[in-house]
Amino acid sequence: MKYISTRGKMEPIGFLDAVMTGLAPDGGLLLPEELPDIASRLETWSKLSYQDLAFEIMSLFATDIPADDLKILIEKSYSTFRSPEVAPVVPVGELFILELWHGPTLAFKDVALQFLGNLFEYILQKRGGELNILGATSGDTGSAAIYGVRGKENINIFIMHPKGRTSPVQERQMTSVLDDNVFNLAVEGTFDDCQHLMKTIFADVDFKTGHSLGSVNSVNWARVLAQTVYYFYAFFRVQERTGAAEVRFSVPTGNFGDILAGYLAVQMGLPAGKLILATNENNILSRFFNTGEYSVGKVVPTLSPSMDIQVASNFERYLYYRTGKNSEKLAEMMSCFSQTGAVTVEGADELFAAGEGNTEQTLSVIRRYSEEYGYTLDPHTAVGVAVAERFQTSENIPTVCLATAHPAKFTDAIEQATGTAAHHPVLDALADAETRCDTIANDEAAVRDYLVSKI
Ligand SMILES: Cc1ncc(COP(=O)(O)O)c(C=O)c1O
Ligand SMILES: N[C@@H](CCOP(=O)(O)O)C(=O)O
Repeated sequence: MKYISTRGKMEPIGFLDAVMTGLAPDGGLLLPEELPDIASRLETWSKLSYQDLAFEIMSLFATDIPADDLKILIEKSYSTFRSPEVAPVVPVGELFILELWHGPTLAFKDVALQFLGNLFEYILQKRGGELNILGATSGDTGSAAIYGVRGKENINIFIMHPKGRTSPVQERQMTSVLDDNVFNLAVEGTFDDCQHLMKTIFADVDFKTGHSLGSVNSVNWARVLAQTVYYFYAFFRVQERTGAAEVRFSVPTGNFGDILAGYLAVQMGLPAGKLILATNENNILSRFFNTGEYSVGKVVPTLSPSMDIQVASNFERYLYYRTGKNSEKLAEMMSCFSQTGAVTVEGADELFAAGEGNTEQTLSVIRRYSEEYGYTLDPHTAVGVAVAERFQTSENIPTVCLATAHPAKFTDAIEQATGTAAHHPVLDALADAETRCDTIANDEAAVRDYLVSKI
């Protein structure tokens, strides 16, 4: 399998090179040249464990990793999860909740970042050299990436988060990791600023290759690939219980990485009749799927801070497919967006339904699920549930809501909704932990200087 850039100005490369490349040198994002059609294999795969299913799917894409090595990487990556199922599916009320938060940092990001951390280590052991990761986070990618690579040889990780805009627990999870190879930067700005700094620095190809920079964000194709697995896994679990021939997925969305994985899974043959895209008040994506206009607004802080994003990185990958894989047209659209802050696409994509779950709705859903079902939703998941409920039909098609984080990461919101704080022993243990973090201006030169001084 070879990988190309959405912007079309890169020679195709193999999987391992794609993982190390992160952002394409032409500024685009990497995608496989072709997506495999796996519809005919679904029945055979339906009873596989999470790890075995991950192996079957990933081996179609990671064709330059020997099968035995890939199996070991997958086993190792999911051995750190607190649920033997990795991603259990739980019926709650009318919905199915896909719990993606059983990994080390209690967020769905662990599913891909435990794997990516091990993959980086594997590649460096094979090829030699070093890696300096530069990442941007609105809260969860940061700690999952840090836990994925902490203490690993020849890897440094620099994570930028928007100062004061993550939940206090998320911040502590990142800054309490004191390993020598971990650097936390609190940027005076929004997540969009952090992501922009990261992409601008990656776009300087000489600087990027000269300092062996790599990406842990969903810029990295391996992130998206690992996230496709749980859509299939959830479909099989729901099919077992209900006999359904198809399901719908509701996905709380910010950077469009998680739902892009679902979109790609559908292109590969996943029987999902609808992808329900849910945003908080930072609703650029739900507006797009309802109006065709992708126009940037001001980031507002919400109860679901990890989705306080306006410029969704992976939207470019989706637009590539929406333009019929027309790199030239896509590049024009991206340039129009970066110059004017808006771009319009004609026609609708019937696969998607989209809506916004605002603060009041988020709190009310958390309260109701707690009272009626004794189940605590984190505020991001609650946004997905609020929007999913709006699109419930009488057709009897089951809906799977992706539960993207453990509620204890956002205990203030839970307390506001239910009157009781949410806890998890792993997070409680961090309460008085020593922390380390440097504050930095929203300034590309300052970030570059910082990197150079630490590498
Ligand atoms: C808890 C949580 N839910 C949902 C999302 C949104 O996912 P994505 O950015 O892939 O759309 C994020 C951030 O990525 C998150 O951390
Ligand atoms: N919500 C994310 C934002 C970064 O998204 P990514 O999927 O591109 O890493 C976060 O928690 O940091």
